[in-house]
Amino acid sequence: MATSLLLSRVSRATSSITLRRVVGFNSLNTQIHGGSISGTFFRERSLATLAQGASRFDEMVSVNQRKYYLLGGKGGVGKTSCAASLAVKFASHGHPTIVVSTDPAHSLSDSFSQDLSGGVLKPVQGVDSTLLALEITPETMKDEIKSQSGGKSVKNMMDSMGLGMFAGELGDLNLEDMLNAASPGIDEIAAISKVLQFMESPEYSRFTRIVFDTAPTGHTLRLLSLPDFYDSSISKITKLKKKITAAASTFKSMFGKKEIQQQEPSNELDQLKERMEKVRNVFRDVNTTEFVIVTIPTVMAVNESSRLHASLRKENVPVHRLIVNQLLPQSESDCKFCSMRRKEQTRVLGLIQNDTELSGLKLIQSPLLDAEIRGVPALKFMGDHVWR
Ligand SMILES: Nc1ncnc2c1ncn2[C@@H]1O[C@H](COP(=O)(O)OP(=O)(O)OP(=O)(O)O)[C@@H](O)[C@H]1O
Repeated sequence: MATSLLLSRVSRATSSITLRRVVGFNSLNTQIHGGSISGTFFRERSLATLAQGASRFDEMVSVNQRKYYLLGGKGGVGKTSCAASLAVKFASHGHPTIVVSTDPAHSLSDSFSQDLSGGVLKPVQGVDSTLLALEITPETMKDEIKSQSGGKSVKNMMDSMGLGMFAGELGDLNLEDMLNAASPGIDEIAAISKVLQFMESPEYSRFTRIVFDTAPTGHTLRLLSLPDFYDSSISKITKLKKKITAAASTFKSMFGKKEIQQQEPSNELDQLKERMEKVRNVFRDVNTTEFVIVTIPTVMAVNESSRLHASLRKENVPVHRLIVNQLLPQSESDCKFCSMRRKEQTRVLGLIQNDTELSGLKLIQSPLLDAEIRGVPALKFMGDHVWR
């Protein structure tokens, strides 16, 4: 306890100085302040123990058809920085690109250092090619639903879906009240409805890369399993509706009334089911989607990444790449703190190489830079070292 306290005090006192000295090399600061960059630095000084990990960006960029990239992992590991830098890189390689944040605690605006809030697509300034950004907000989606529903009540909506028989149970519940209630999963529903728009609306068809900056692990797994949940719920409703119709028919024929025609499930339900299947399938298709796991070299982050990969594998979501972000670069004049951190990182990299979930993934090394990654130049700088 005393040792760790001391260590944390020492590290706090020295980290800002020594990290800057060891990690600095004037790299990102130099880039931002207009100086020249030693382009060979990261390649030459990457951790000796790591297999040279290029992302094979050539493979990621070569396909002309639309591809979805989801970047996810534990909170704070660098998901937004990696997603934003990937989007900038795709755009500058000629792919009209959209970068979308599905994290309720958005940080795209901070990452690009410009206002991308408001729940609508906004062009990213400072990029020569087409790059739009969107921070999804449930509020905007609620407004969209309200305007589309034209003020219908829940009863009217259920009637139009062929579910009027249940509507009585719901009384005169108002759609607005329901949408205004803090419903669990509303962020994920907003994200899915946006994905559907990107897939179906002609105005988005020219975008060939869609990059998702996802929320920390739990949220994202919920997002990926939600279409399945809806799919099975719709099936249950359809079955229930058939059963009720059959029971009512038997009941009526017992009393000599004309038999009720077995109704087919309503069109709206079928359509909803189809659309959910579409989202579900696109996230599981190796030709259209890739989930890139982002982690940092700590045991806790790696353990979470391993569990995330297991869940994604179970869901059949394609994963090929793992970014290990914030790696301390090698240095000749190492202080004690840095050399201890580096030893620890090397040990954790060994854990990744021996982890049954993670060892098969393409490992991408991303160095700890000497400044916060904010703004397009910084994202380009990061992208040139991560996505190569
Ligand atoms: N390789 C790096 N070198 C230096 N700073 C970094 C690096 N990667 C990320 N950062 C910084 O770490 C902070 C967190 O990064 P980022 O917002 O990308 O993480 P996140 O995983 O998206 O976080 P959250 O889960 O909170 O959304 C930011 O200040 C970012 O600039």
